[in-house]
Amino acid sequence: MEEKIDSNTTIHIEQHFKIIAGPGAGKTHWLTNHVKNVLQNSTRLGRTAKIACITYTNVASEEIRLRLGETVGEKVEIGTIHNFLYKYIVKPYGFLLKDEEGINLINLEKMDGHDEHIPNISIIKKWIDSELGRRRFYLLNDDRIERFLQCLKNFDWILEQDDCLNFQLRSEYKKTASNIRLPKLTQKQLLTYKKYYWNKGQIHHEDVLYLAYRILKEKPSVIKFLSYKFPYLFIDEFQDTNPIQTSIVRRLAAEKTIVGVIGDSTQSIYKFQGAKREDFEVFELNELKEYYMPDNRRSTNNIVKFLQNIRDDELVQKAKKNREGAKVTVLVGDQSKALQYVSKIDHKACVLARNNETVRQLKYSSTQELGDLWVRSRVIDSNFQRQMFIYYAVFAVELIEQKKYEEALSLMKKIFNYHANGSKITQKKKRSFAIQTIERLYSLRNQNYKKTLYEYHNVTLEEILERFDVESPSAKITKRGKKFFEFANQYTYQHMVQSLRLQEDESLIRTIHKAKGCEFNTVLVVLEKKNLRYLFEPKIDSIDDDTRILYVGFSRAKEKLYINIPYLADDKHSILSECEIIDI
Ligand SMILES: Nc1ncnc2c1ncn2[C@@H]1O[C@H](COP(=O)(O)OP(=O)(O)OP(=O)(O)O)[C@@H](O)[C@H]1O
Repeated sequence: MEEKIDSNTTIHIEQHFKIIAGPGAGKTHWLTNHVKNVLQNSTRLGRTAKIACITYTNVASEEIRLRLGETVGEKVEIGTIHNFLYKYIVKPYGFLLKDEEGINLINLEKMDGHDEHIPNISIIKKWIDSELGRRRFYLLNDDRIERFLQCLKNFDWILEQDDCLNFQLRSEYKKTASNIRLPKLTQKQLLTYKKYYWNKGQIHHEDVLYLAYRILKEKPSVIKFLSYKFPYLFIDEFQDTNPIQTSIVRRLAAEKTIVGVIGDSTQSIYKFQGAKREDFEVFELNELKEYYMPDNRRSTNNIVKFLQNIRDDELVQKAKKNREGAKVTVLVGDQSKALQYVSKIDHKACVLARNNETVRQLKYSSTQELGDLWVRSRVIDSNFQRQMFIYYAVFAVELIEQKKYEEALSLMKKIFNYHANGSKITQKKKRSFAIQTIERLYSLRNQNYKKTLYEYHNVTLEEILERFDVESPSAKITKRGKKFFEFANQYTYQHMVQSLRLQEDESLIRTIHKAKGCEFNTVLVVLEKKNLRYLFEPKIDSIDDDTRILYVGFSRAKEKLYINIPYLADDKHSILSECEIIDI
């Protein structure tokens, strides 16, 4: 039987728990208090033991770190599951994984963090040549290459019934695969593709779960060390857990770790990445205690009532603020007009849409072509090192602007590998070179804005590197690579920054997925025609995430919620009966 609590309730700290609570219930608030409670009262946090506090995004980690304040110290590890598994399993125990010939699966000397999967054209060429046969080079034709790269990036690791991990192409890319006549790739071929990267010490984001899982499966004693190190493991947003993560969590709970999971299955929106909300719904552990939080502390009565009409399960939310607030407003008409309408009312309004494409249109209708500039530059320029070099240099400086110093340094460090005499650069030196480079580039930021990429790369970066005794990590851009030469002269540093911003998640116009866990006074949710049926006939428990995605979007609003729809048919008024409807 679930016990009712609110976001200030303290619970017993030595028992597994599961908390079910709707949007704005105060889950994050509660989790922060619970961590403080454990820090104060636990007798199991000796000198080296810590609390692991896992969130879904880096933004959420920052939020919790901020809320915990000074108390965090050395005793709490806050981060995403990928960061946690990388730091405590893959990095220290990666040496245990061997290939069929007994050679290390990962090049540990070169391994330095985990990154987004950016397909490397020269690796792909080698891989196609050896695994698929030369005649498959048609996949690299100009008009296919981008779609081919998209497919490669969208293979996920899936945990099968027999406890094996296999690759699976995300369902929304199946059509793309068939359009480019992607040959059926075997598990072995895909694994070989990954090994090329691992050999260079490059670990992709999605590989972290795979590698951690394999380490634990092949060397079960590692779980004992981990459990000893982390007597407490708390995971927020557990409705978007995936089976690999769930399995690792269960193993820890079977040792000495007290596990607490928090979530709301009506906010599960990551099925496309392999999330399984049923894992949260049926999650059970020995003597696990279940709780629920019925309040919504975020939104006004009108918004909570509107949300409740979409959510038809047994959790009935009550608005804790108990303030009527403005009616939910439906703006019928053009997207850009809706944007203008809401911006006039609140210039800090957050604008949310389901698809990247709509976000892109809303953001930069005039500079839309910039959105995929980075992808295009990678396709045109086969020199991967150079691509990464430019990318890291631009990105690191932008991160400094956002005060994300450590992230900036870790990117910049990647460009320093060898001294001019061929010897490896030590970690300490890398850090020192990276700091000096960032300082210099940051001071030149305004000047660099108008420079073409050609000038930025060949002159500015070279000049900076000359100050150190290092091997230049990147070949100069020359006329020989005609296409990239033209590209680098056409686009400026500023274009690349704008393109980066489009990918950024902190702007006020973003996808609903990127707003998870956040809240704003005013929210405008822009619905495309194809989303309308999930508004008019919501199916919160469907296997597909569509209704839940809209629900997450709507529930980010504290004070005012606007919904933009392109048109409104006469027979579709029922769910909107309490809303104000305005033709714009
Ligand atoms: N006990 C409390 N006292 C004051 N404010 C609170 C309390 N609990 C929560 N809040 C406030 O209510 C709002 C929602 O809380 P929080 O972000 O923790 O909710 P959540 O359950 O994590 O939401 P979601 O699942 O929608 O992301 C926040 O503004 C938070 O500061």
